[in-house]
Parts: sequence; C-alpha cells; structure tokens
Amino acid sequence: MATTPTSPGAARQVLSDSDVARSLTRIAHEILERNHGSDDVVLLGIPTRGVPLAERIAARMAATEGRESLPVGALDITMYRDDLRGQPTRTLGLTTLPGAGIDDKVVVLVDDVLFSGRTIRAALDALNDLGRPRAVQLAVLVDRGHRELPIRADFVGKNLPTARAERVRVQLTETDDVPDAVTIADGAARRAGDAVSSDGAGQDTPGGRVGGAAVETGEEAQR
Ligand SMILES: O=P(O)(O)OC[C@H]1O[C@H](OP(=O)(O)OP(=O)(O)O)[C@H](O)[C@@H]1O
Ligand SMILES: O=c1cc[nH]c(=O)[nH]1
Repeated sequence: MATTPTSPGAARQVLSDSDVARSLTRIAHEILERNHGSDDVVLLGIPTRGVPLAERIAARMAATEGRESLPVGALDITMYRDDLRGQPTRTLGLTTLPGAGIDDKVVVLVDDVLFSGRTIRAALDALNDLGRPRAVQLAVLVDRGHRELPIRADFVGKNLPTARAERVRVQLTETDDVPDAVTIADGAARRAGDAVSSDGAGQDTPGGRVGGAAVETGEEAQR
C-alpha cells in the first residue's frame, strides 16, 4: 500500500488492515519454511501488541499445517528493561507459557515494532530465566531501523525507513478497538538534520514469579 501523504506533524498511515493481514500471513509461512514445519515451535508475544500478533500468526501457521492450535504465550519484559530506574512505575504484564514450556523448543518472539532493540534484549534476558530454548527467532510487524544493539529480526512484515524522532504507532482490533493500522507521526518531535535510518529498513521482505513478573504455565496457554 502507498504511504498516504498528510500535512506536516500529522500521522500518516503506512499499513492498512489488509496490509497487516497479508504481512502476518507471509510471516507465518516464512516461520514454517525456516523451521521445516511447526514441530517444536513456540510463539511468545511481547506485550502489549506482540501478544495478539503472536496469536494471529500461530492461528495462520496452525491452519496451514492442518493443526488445531500451536503453542503460543506471552513474555513480559518489564522487569528486564534497562531504563527501569528512570521509569520506576511501569505496570507489570503477564508472562504465560504453553504447558510444554520452552526447553529445547524453537521460540519465536513476536513484537509489533523493532526500534532500538532494547525490548528484545530484555526479552532474551527474560527467556534466560525461564528455560533454555534450542533456538530463538524474532518476528516483528515493523522494523523501523535505528538499532542501538546488535539485534536483527528473522521475519519482518514491513521495513520502514524513519527518522529517529518519528513515532511508529501500531493499532490492532484486539488492543485498540479500531481496525488494524500502522501510522507514522512526524514533524513535531523531529530534529533538524535527523537522518533517515540506513540500516536495512525500507524494503518489504518476503502461576509463579520470575524476575518480579507473574508467570503462568499450563495447557490453557495453548491457543
Ligand atoms: O526496540 P525498542 O526501542 O525497544 O522499541 C520497540 C518496543 O517499543 C514498543 O513498546 P512500548 O515499550 O512502547 O510498550 P507497548 O508495547 O506496551 O506499547 C513496541 O511495542 C516494542 O515493544
Ligand atoms: O516508533 C516507535 C518506537 C518504539 N516503539 C514503538 O512502538 N514505536
């Protein structure tokens, strides 16, 4: 879909609901191809919007494989953030692991936006406290560049070239009660001379406590 031009400072839509649907379908197929099927694959969404995205991708993978469901859960990274000291009042999210756990599984982390990479760094630390996956892969709906850590996504819905000060906003029916959309807000916060990212963005590519966060395990976490 073409980017919708708007006045400076306004948000412009870069992905519509059908674009989001197509991207998730492609990611589902790419995960299956990379892993030669869905055996041992566990999807963990990172709250907030990574969770419904993981559920949607898992549903697509299951449908393709003729399975009823695939193991899917949520991984809260709040207590593993590296900026907790500056923002001590963050609300804890829920970590829900499928019944079979993550040991020796291929864990696919799912998030809506990949930016600095710090959320994913925190997710890897959170995973480390929960088990030892055979491999960890990363799927994101949008990679907007500007990485601050050596982290890259294995599966990308859309690479978006952005200026650092811009803000990519993902809205989903499950979390925002509006049709799916991805927008970029520009203008107001953008600094003069801020370069557009050049790190690969811009191309479409085919119940306990751990670390302070609540953890749930069990079959009910399988969807
Ligand atoms: O690569 P990074 O620089 O870490 O940025 C990406 C993260 O930022 C957003 O989460 P946010 O912390 O805004 O929380 P939310 O998902 O609850 O909106 C987004 O959902 C990613 O998880
Ligand atoms: O633009 C951004 C940066 C981080 N997280 C988002 O959701 N959007």
